[in-house]
Amino acid sequence: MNDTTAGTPKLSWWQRLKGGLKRTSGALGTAVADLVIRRKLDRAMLDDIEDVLLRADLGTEVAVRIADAVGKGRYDKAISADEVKEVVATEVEKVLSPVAKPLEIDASKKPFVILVVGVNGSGKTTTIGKLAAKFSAEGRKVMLAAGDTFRAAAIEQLKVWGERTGSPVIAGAQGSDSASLAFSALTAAKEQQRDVLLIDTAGRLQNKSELMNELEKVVRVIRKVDASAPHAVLLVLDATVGQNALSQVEAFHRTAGVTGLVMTKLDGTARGGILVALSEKHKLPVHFIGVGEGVEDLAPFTAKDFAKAIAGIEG
Ligand SMILES: Nc1nc2c(ncn2[C@@H]2O[C@H](COP(=O)(O)OP(=O)(O)OP(=O)(O)O)[C@@H](O)[C@H]2O)c(=O)[nH]1
Repeated sequence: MNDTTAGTPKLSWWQRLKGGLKRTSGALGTAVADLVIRRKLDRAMLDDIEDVLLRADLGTEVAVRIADAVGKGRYDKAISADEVKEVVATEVEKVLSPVAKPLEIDASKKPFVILVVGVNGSGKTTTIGKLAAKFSAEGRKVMLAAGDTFRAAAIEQLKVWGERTGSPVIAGAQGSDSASLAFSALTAAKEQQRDVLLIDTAGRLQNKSELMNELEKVVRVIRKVDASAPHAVLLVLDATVGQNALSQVEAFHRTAGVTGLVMTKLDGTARGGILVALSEKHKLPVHFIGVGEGVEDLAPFTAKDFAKAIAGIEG
């Protein structure tokens, strides 16, 4: 997929995902290789494997389960690092398979309203741009709402994405009320028979409770126009934040009723193990992963690929 852009050779999304998760898979691989050298498998080794998995952010439940699965039938036998990696990939895939779900656009909703939430800098605006490009390519008429009225640059950035993807952008001045902007955007999207309305939101206000109050207000106001909206609430998470992602999910889920996740920056120095801990705990659907800043750098989330990348298995 997308191996070239304007003639420049480009890494495939799989290569970038694998590269991004190298910090996790590399640390895991080295630690496991060190552990299994010239030793037979015993409880102490399983405890060490568990520690390695915990350091990779996979979460206690999953780490314990993987260590148990490694131990099954292998006590007092020599074990190879590759065997351990295979078990890691299998167990991680089991956690991720139930949450790897495509984002379904219900065409009977016109527009299908997608509210995009997440902390400052997580990649909301970029993800909206990528989604707008994807939906437009599928033949859907998209509209964007620049609901992050807190940051002037966010409004400008969304306008650029609008131009790039041929999607009209509803925007107000910096500091204007984002709930009334969402109201105007949904009204306009209905009038203009758009298929999808993507609403950007602020990731930072003066403080967290203000941010959450504003989000609640946006949802309330949207419902005045369409009681069934928003039809999807996507939480965008930056893969480099590690454990912090857990509290972000809790806060946004409580406030905005998150329906699905997008994890960005998996091409960087990602700490992708956290997605496994999140999936185990919250079981929220994961729709897409971001593997770069470009318009094409949004890939559907697939459990098997992600599990292999975490475990450091070639694919
Ligand atoms: N490497 C990489 N960078 C990304 C990805 N997604 C977004 N970014 C970059 O992350 C930075 C922040 O992205 P934005 O889309 O502005 O984030 P935001 O959540 O809208 O931030 P605010 O508008 O400040 O709330 C930008 O420099 C993006 O280009 C990704 O998947 N990979």
